[in-house]
Amino acid sequence: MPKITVGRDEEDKQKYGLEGTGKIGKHLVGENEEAHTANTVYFDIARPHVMGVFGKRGTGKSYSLGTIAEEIQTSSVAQNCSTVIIDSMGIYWSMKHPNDRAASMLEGWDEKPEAFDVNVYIPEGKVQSFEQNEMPYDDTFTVNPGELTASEWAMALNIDINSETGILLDRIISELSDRSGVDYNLDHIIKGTHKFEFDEHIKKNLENRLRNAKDWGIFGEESSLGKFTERGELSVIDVSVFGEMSSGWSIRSLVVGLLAKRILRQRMEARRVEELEEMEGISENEMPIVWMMIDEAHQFLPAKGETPATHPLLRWVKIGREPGVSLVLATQQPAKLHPNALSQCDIVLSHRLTAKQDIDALGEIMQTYMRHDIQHYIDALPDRTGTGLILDDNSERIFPIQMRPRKSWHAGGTPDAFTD
Ligand SMILES: Nc1ncnc2c1ncn2[C@@H]1O[C@H](COP(=O)(O)OP(=O)(O)OP(=O)(O)O)[C@@H](O)[C@H]1O
Repeated sequence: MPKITVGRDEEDKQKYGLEGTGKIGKHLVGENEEAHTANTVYFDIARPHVMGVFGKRGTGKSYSLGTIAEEIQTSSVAQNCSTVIIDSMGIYWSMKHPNDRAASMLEGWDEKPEAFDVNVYIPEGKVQSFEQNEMPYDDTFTVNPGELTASEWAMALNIDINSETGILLDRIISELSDRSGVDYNLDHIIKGTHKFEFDEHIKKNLENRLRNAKDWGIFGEESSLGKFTERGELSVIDVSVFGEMSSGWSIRSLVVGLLAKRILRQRMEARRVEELEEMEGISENEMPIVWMMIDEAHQFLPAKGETPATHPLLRWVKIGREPGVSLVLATQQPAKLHPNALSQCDIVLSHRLTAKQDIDALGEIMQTYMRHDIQHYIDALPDRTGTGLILDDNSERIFPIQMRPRKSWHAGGTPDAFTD
């Protein structure tokens, strides 16, 4: 049977065949309940991509993110990749367990339930909360306050950078970074509020906000974000603990923004060395290609407004190909995702969507080569869990597919009120 590989150009298909690909699902042939599974659909893992994973509530986005991560981990290029999942719901720790309940389903795919070697990281200051609630984790992370710009602080603290409070903040950060580079902590910033001539209530306002930021539990003397880019590793950054806080999404965005900046910088430096080595005939990855997967992506990279993750993620989207970073953005509402990210997706996996603005947003991505209205493709999908459409910019084709079942346990399942 001819192989379907999305996200890979003809040259790589000829040269590498299925090496460095993952099995994402099976092609669905026929419409609605008549549809049956045919050829396996593979996706390219070896090159950088921007991938969109869409679908309304409960259609399988988080499940599919897990499947994609599993495929990266088991691919022939796994040792040259590093995967980071930003886990806003606290559900990916369960990948450590095999998906025994899907054993018979997996048999039909020549697969078996499998546990994955996942490292779950939580904010250092939230250890107590995780332990009290018996939530599993492996290690902690911190970020260095000195790596944040004044405007990132302003976004995270919900301050208008042009307001009096914003101006005070800007002065403090400029003074500290002129004096100490990135080597200063949150207490230094708090002390700085008293160093400048501003109204007392402005100073107090900023001081209170900064003191609240201490409770976020993410700041340390040094950033430990570098440890997420180890070869062959699957890291889960559990930021679910900020769920109840009013500034929860700003804090998560701050972590993602800093991480995205750091990884891009590291990869750009590594790429320079790799290029020099390539010139000398040495072909070795200095640092793995990084795949970052983000659920609820519209919260980090919204169509309207800005978060501390907006610029760093847009840089990944715009220039990530050259240094070698891949982004997987999952959202219920593609219309709410930043249009620059949406238009740069070269692979889209879309489960069922119903809201008109979301269907229109999807339709706009690859409208040039669609034979039918996107609605037609969605309507033709069988009403089964795990079905969706793959839009492939490389081959300029659309494939209805059935996603493959998870090998590892999915903790995000829909609960029910039945007693059996
Ligand atoms: N390919 C699949 N095969 C079998 N079951 C699946 C598949 N995809 C999803 N499911 C099941 O469908 C349910 C919903 O999936 P999931 O939690 O991924 O939805 P979601 O789109 O992320 O939802 P939300 O937007 O509410 O977070 C889960 O119970 C999951 O086990």
